Parts: sequence; C-alpha cells; structure tokens
Amino acid sequence: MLDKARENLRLACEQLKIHPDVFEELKSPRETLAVTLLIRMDNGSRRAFKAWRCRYNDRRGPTKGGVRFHPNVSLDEIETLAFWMTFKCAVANLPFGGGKGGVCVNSKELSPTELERLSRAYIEAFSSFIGPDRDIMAPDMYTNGIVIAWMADEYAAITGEPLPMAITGKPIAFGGTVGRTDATARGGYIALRHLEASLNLDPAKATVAIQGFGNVGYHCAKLLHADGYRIVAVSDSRGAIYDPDGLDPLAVMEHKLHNGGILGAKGHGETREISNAELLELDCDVLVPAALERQITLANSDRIKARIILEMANGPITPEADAALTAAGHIIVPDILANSGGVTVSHLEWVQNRSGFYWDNSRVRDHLKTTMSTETQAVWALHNDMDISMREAAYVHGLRRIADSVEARGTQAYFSGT
Ligand SMILES: NC(=O)c1ccc[n+]([C@@H]2O[C@H](COP(=O)([O-])OP(=O)(O)OC[C@H]3O[C@@H](n4cnc5c(N)ncnc54)[C@H](O)[C@@H]3O)[C@@H](O)[C@H]2O)c1
Repeated sequence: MLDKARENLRLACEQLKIHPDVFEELKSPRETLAVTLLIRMDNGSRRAFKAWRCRYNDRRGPTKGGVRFHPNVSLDEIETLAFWMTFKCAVANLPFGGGKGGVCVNSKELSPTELERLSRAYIEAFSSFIGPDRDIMAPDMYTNGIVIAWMADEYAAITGEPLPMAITGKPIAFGGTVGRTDATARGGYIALRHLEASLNLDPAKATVAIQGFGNVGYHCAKLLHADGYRIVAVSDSRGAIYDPDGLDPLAVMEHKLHNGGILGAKGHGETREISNAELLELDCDVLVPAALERQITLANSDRIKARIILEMANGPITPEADAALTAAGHIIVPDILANSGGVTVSHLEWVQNRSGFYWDNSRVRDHLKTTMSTETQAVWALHNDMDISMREAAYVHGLRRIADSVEARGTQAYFSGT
C-alpha cells in the first residue's frame, strides 16, 4: 500500500513541479518503532502481540494519528495510514504531521482485564516515542473511550502529569472536549452543505444512502435528515434497510438500541431489507460510505448510481474504482477532506488541554464550520482550476502546505545557489 501511495506522490510532485527535495523527504516515514507486547493472560499464560507506532512526517508539527487494535494490522498498513494522516492534517491546516499506531490483536477475544493490560502495555512501550509535542495518539478501530482512558491514565502515571495531552479522544471527565462525538460526521455534513449549490443539490429533493450506522453514519444521517435530506437507506454489518419514502435516523437508532441492529426498523413507507451490496448500488443522489475500507472496487464500481459520494470511512473506494467512477462523472468528496472534522476537533482538545481553558459546544462547532468550509472551498477551487478530481485536488492542497514547510528550511536550490 505504501509503495502505491509513494508512486502517486511522486507523480503529483512531478506534475506540480514540487521541489525533488520534498519527495525525497516524504517518500519514507521519519521513524517507526516496532515492539512485541508481552501480556499476562487471565489464565496465567503469557501472550505476545506485535505493535507499531509510526511518525511519518513532522514538518508541520507533532505527528497525530489513531491507534487501532485489529488482527490484520501490519507494518505496511500503519505506515500507509500515517502517510494519509500527514495529508489529512495538512488539508485541515492543523499544526500537525501524520502518525499512526496499532496492535495486531482480535480484542474481542480478550477479557476486559486482558484488554486493560494490553492498552497499558502499549503506552509503556511507546511512552518515550509519543508526547504532546512529539506524537499525539487518538482512538481508531476497536480503541474506544475506555481503552483511551486506560492509555491516558498510564501515560499520566509514567510522566507524572495528571492531564495527558499526548492522547486525544479522552472522555470529557478526563480532559476530553465537547463536540468530539459527532465531529467527524458534522465535518462531512458541513463539507456537503458547503458544496450544495456547486453540486446542484436540493436538500428538499435529494436522497441519501448511508453504509454503516455507527458513530459516523448515524450522526451524518441525523444532521442531513434534520436539514430535509431524505435518508432512503442505512446499513450495519448484518444488512441494510431501504425505504424510498425515507427513514427517521432517530427512530432507527432507537430500534438499534433495543434490538441490537437496524434490521426490522420501519421508515415512513414500505421499508424492506436489502443487502449491503444493494445499498451501495441504489439510485440516490448521495452515497455515504461510513463503515469499512475497500467497499467500492472494480467489481461493483460500474453499478454505482449515486452522483455524489461522500467518503466518511477511510479508503472506502479502491484507487482503480476511484479512477473508473471519476471517469464516469461521479463526484467523490475524498476521505482526507470529508472525514477530517474528527481530527480538527481533536486538535481543539489538545489546544484546550494546553491552555487549561475549556470551550463550549457552540465555539467548537463554529471553529469546525469555519475550518471545513474554508478547506472544502479551497479543494473545490483547485478541482475546477486544475481540472482534476476532488481527491487529486485535496492531495494537491495538502502537498503544497507540506512542501512549503519543507522548503522553508531550504532546498537544494538554496544550498547550491541555483
Ligand atoms: N469515528 C471517527 O471519528 C472517525 C474519524 C475518521 C474516520 N472514521 C472512519 O469512519 C468509519 C466508521 O467509523 P465509526 O467511528 O462510525 O465506526 P463504528 O464502529 O461506530 O461504526 C461502524 C458501522 O459500520 C457497520 N459495519 C461494519 N461492517 C459493515 C459492513 N460490512 N457493511 C455495512 N456496515 C458495516 C457497523 O455495524 C457499524 O454500524 C471507519 O472507516 C472509520 O475509520 C471515523
């Protein structure tokens, strides 16, 4: 994955005539630490887990990125995700570089006490690698609030400082920020609403299908529904529901809380069950993938009908499918822009921890709105001016900022006097 990302970067640097020094720096991660965590299991045995943390590039500030617990985590995945975080933070104009971490584990197989030991062991192993001015961690797949609280608690114990600014996504009672829960969804919602006129979208008529009804999918559905968009389909890991007359996200969530899933929830008309594959292929105005990576590939891209795809998940469209969809005229609002609201509000948590002054929800939301609208506009303008896709435009936007910070320290041109 990293080789592919690197090749795309090389082409972008050449096309934009970015100084070769910039590519030389960005083609490899700055540092990656690999460790083996040895955990005492509840039955008294010892088990080893591979773990990584990568600081890809820190020219724009300390590296920032989540830590995931997943059985498929690998070094290549961590370094590629850290590469993407470098660009996402630059697109959102945050004073951060990109980082990522992970543990190769199926956390569902661990007891709560084993999970706590693993979370604390991760911090112990990486305590001198991370830091509020060095590398700032955050939640990711299967590292929820309690895992982050254990990690923050362990870091506080190691450093002797009660408020661990090296970790964001903390519970509010532990120095977290208001407005983080729906920040990712709200960011994508702001981006879409900002583009409404340009995309010729009328909320009173537009239909939306959302894959995934977790944190991001649910809040996206709620925000768009409140503004008049008709949510015609939502899904979870067990399947999807479709109602051409529309679904009420609050009612679907109520059903999910009582029944453990969305299947069986009723909308305004004749609601029926469909598969997740069918949801992706629905004839609607906006498709919002908000579940997993690699959901749209060359195997199904020619059946995608939605004119606009708002990528709330990370990497839901493969590069090959992305090229096919773009050529076919679909507008894809790319992940590094669409879901950057989460890291934008995480930055505010870090700011509040450092200043000791805590913001209210409206201030957090105002800041998010300004950031998302400004950066969405900048990406949209590049998309039009350079006649490139929104994804390419987002990468160009981020790359220019990163390149500026590399070039500010002097390039070959400066040192050789040419
Ligand atoms: N939460 C954030 O702040 C944040 C930030 C940036 C990116 N993201 C990305 O957004 C996506 C969703 O994150 P989340 O926080 O909402 O996760 P979540 O775990 O809260 O929700 C995921 C949802 O996807 C559903 N799902 C799982 N497998 C599915 C499948 N095969 N088909 C359809 N649905 C399926 C789950 O049932 C669940 O409803 C992820 O790709 C994540 O990386 C999240």
